[in-house]
Amino acid sequence: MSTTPRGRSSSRRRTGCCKCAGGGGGGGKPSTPCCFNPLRSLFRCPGRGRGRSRSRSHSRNRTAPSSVSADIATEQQGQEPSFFVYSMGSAAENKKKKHRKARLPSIRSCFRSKKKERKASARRQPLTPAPSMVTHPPRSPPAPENTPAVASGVTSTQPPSPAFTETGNVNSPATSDRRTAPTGPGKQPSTDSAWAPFPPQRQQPKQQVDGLQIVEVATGERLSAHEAALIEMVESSTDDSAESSMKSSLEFINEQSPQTPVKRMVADRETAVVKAAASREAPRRWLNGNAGKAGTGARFTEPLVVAEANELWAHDIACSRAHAAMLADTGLITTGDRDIILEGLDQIEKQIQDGKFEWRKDREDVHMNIEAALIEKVGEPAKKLHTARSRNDQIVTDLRLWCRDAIDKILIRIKQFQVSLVLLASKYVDLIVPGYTHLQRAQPVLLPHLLLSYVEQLERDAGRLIDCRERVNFCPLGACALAGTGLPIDRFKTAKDLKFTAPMKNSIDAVSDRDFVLEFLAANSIAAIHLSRIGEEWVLWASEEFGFLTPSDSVSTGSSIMPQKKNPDPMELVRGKSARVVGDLMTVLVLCKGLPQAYNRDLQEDKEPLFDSVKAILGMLEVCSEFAQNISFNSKRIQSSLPAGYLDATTLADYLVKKGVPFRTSHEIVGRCVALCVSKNCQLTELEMDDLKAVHPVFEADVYAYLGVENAVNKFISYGSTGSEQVKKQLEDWRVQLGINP
Ligand SMILES: N/C(=N\CCC[C@H](N)C(=O)O)N[C@@H](CC(=O)O)C(=O)O
Repeated sequence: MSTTPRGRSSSRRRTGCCKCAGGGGGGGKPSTPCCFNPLRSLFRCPGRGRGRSRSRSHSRNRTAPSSVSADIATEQQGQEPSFFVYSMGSAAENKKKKHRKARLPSIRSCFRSKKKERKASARRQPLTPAPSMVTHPPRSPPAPENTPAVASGVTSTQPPSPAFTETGNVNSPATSDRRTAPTGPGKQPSTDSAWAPFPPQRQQPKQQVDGLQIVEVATGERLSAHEAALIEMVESSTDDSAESSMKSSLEFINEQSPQTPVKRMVADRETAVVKAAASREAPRRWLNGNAGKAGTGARFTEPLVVAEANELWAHDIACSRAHAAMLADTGLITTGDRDIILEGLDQIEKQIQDGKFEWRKDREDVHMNIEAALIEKVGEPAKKLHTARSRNDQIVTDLRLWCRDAIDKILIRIKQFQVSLVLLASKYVDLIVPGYTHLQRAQPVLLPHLLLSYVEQLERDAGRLIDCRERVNFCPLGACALAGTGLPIDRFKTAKDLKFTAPMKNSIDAVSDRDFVLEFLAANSIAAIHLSRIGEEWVLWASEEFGFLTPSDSVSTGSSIMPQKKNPDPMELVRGKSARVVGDLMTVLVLCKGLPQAYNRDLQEDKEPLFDSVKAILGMLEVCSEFAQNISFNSKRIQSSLPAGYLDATTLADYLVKKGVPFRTSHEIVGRCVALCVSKNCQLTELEMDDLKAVHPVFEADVYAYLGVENAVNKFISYGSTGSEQVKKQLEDWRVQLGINP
């Protein structure tokens, strides 16, 4: 079976069906494509092609003798086959395949087949560059007709591009590099001012418009120049499988919805050709300003500018102040310019505080907004502020400052909750409650002991945040874009002024990593899980079945339909909010996992989960404190429930150990005592001495000092146990530690 360069079988090409898992068309029958969107089916259907080539390579691997015998052995033994064996063919099939030599294709053979393909394609048609890639390669300066007028640095809607001077001339080395054709083996020197990744060869306007039209129509979206270029390139490729799959996707769409504009536009091809050709302007939906102008809606960043600015402006201004001061100290700007900048920053700060600052979406982010506003306010000196600075080091410095503050806020809330718990525990010093394991009654514990267990957990949560804060507190400012600067800046001064421990040592690391965000979110997640567990326990205890605690009306809600109900909503919400805190951590983990070193725009996405996590955890802690201050434990109900479950059985076993009985034996003896109680329907403490002696002669009259939950609790003496002496001591220690006055 021959494979196309994209790894799909030629038979697949003939049918033109998507055979991925989502397609549901097994057995070689034409099926519903899994990818409704032809753009996706063209480029990256998660199931198609890849799945096929995987199963191909699997079947090869699985023909390895050891795997085959494993399969057969499993079948013979009639056991559940392992996951590994499941993906293999039947035993009979495998027997047949056994004769084939199992091996992966060698590197050389890969090259050989590539060579064959190249020969074949040379006979047919050379790979033709997409026209839009020729005229407008990705990352190249836009075509003149699409180039927005370059405004002065003051009013530019984007960071001043290094490609243009204020007079609009192109002078950036990076730009001229891009415009210089790559030279060297196999590379053609460019004669054109716009460098193209492939030398222009032959354009195929008709075919190109077909593909674009199909995709645009099918997705209902206008394609960006880059997407269009990719499609055009595929179209011009000799790999006809791409074309056939696109056509089959189109057929599918036409079959499915004959009344949709898709069909009409496909029929009305000539009109569509004109429309598609006229709509080449890239909407740049990811930029607020340009998206706004194009009228397509700011798809990615619209909500962020203001949200991000609301959180980060104070830190951004603090960084700018420190940076300006350092620039003056090192002689990079004059003290006069510094003072003008600082004055301008004061005014902006006031404006923001008064709610009079306009956050402009077309200025992309908080840094550009503040800098552009500063330039508008104070003019030329403000243009010097970005000396030896980049948004890459700015944003991460802002974020580190933000995290530092956020950690401090969370630490305060943790302490508040701890205080609430200790005060609650102090109200019920002697209240014994059933202790549970597996949610089954286990041993009696003092309620303060249980409440202090939450306090301990919270203390570790705080400790994790404090540890994290230590690592957060290093200053990236001055790392610039990634490489530092050739200007004589003083990073130690800015670090000190911003109360960081020290500047970060490696400029690439400084702008690259968000491990401090991850660590922070991980610490938050653990805290959130703790709070969620408390939430679960209190919700359970508030139920009729337990009836151990009653929340006051102020922290309960009613039901819209059941008049009698009193719901412990706040703690349910705490339990629920923990999901988003953990989700926020997952988001940033996955966000970071594929990033090459230094700044990547993906990192803009770290803010929403970071802010969300902090907002959630602060809210959860606040709600927990409030709930703790507004609940009462139902002592009578709890006490009346204590006889159930033989909570003193383990204490009785300890009594026997004290009498010299090995623990395993005492365990068995107490088991027989409990069985006796069950048969007599009584408590251990209600057994007569004769009953006990009948079970084992070792029992003496002093046994009754161990029976009953009060006695049992008092017998606990180990460090950290639920014994009242221990608990009272711990409670006192916590009161001192948290500064709670007697
Ligand atoms: N675009 C950019 N950084 C944006 C960082 C701020 C962004 N709003 C964020 O939140 O991450 N990096 C440019 C440099 C710059 O604009 O300063 C680059 O490395 O090419």
